Amino acid sequence: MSQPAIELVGVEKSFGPVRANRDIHLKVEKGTIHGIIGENGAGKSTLMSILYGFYQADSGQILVNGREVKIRDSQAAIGLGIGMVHQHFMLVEPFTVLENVMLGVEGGALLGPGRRAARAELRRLEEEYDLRVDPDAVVGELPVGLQQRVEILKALYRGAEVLILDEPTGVLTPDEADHLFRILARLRAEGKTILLITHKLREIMAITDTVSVMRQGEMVASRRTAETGVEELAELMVGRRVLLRVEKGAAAPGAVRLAVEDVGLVDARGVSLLGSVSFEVRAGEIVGIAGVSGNGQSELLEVISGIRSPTRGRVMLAGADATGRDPARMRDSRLAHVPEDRHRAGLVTRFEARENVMLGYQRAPEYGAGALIDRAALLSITRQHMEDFDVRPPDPYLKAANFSGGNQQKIVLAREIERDPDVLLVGQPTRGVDVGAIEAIHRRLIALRDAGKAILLVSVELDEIRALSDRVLVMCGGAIVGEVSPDAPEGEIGLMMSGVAGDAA
Ligand SMILES: Nc1ncnc2c1ncn2[C@@H]1O[C@H](COP(=O)(O)OP(=O)(O)OP(=O)(O)O)[C@@H](O)[C@H]1O
Repeated sequence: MSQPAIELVGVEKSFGPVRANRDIHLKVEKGTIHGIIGENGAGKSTLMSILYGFYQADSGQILVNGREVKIRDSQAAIGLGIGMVHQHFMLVEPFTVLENVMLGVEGGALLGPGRRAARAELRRLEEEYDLRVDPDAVVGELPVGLQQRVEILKALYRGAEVLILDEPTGVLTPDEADHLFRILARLRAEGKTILLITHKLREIMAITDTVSVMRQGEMVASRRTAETGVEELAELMVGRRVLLRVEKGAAAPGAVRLAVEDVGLVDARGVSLLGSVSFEVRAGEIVGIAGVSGNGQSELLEVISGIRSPTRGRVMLAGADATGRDPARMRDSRLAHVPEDRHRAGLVTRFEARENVMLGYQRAPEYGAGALIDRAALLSITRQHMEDFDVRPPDPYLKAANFSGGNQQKIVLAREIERDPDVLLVGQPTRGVDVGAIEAIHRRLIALRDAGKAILLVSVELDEIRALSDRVLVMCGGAIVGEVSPDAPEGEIGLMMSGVAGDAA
């Protein structure tokens, strides 16, 4: 057998007291797709950052094609043929695709003969790997699926033989994700090696050849994908059996807590984002909104939570008209909101965990309600949240940015859920969250339902919608196109989501 594309021997990395990577041994064979899975905070991103030269290992060896190397920065990684597609893209939005691909290569001269040569090379790569994008399109105007393709092209343009993808499907629609997998299969067929970090075990089963499992900084197992299954992988990740679908009893809906009446939203350019949306959520039920992202779900959450005012219609809370109240007043009316995008709307990443726990609730009586914050109270509440939601590490002073993605999500969820709201809006509650934490979050949402809360759930994960909801509303093109039972076949709901079928357009 040829040398592994990448081999790690005894790699260690600590951040202060946190041992993010402990004595890691890993072999990645050439021309394979190798999955890396593990709980939130297990150390996956840290390990990949070491490979990409973003962090330096404290000790251990890295071998590329059998030769020991030092990867001091990302230029060195690129020089060794290692490319990375980041979770949050590193593209220059006002620039075109071609300019982004050329940027930083050979002095970055964007004009002249170099540009013509680059255009020809870009075209060749697009054709070879079926990665089609208009080279003259402005990157900021492309949908995320295409922006991701630009990131991949950029890595290939730099000669990447090994591509690292960190949770690449988190931001993609199911169609875009399928397309990405076809691209990855094509790259493998052409001899490239791919390292894929994902929380979605279904993706691991569908696309990888080998999968390695990390737990608490260690590499605990490697399996040939064909010889394992989701149950075993989930157990290896978490160290215990995991319920991939939490049991829930029948709902006992009570009074209407949230009513959305004929809500419409037209943006400044006159584009209709929501058209005549009406539904109710009762105490003690979870109503799920299924839909391909970008079909009005985000705008609907923004209107109900008070971030945007509707152009038409009313939002009623417990029978009272709450239309147009700002988010602070909505919170005072016992409505809580877990926003879809924790980076943009849920957290201030440069603030510490404890400051984030208070975000939006600074005026709450438990923090002193006056000009001075009761720091001791804030600290003990933060510690409580961290314990209840198993936030790791349970350090109230750590900046939000330094928690792993899943742990950031737990901090936002804890803040909103522990306020004991009557109505809870939850957007993508388990995006980037590991299977063990998904189980915990799902149990918590069901317990809240059973305690009489009215819950509106928006998720692009159809599995999640079906597992949690008592009723499912399907959104397409800014409208509710039908209501189905959560037990309806996936294909039927999928067709409605794509606008092909539906009963009440
Ligand atoms: N720059 C940093 N400073 C301090 N601690 C850090 C830093 N980066 C990562 N950590 C810590 O190192 C550990 C491993 O984090 P890492 O991001 O590698 O986990 P992960 O497996 O990628 O998690 P997730 O699946 O949630 O993205 C975590 O405890 C995290 O809080």
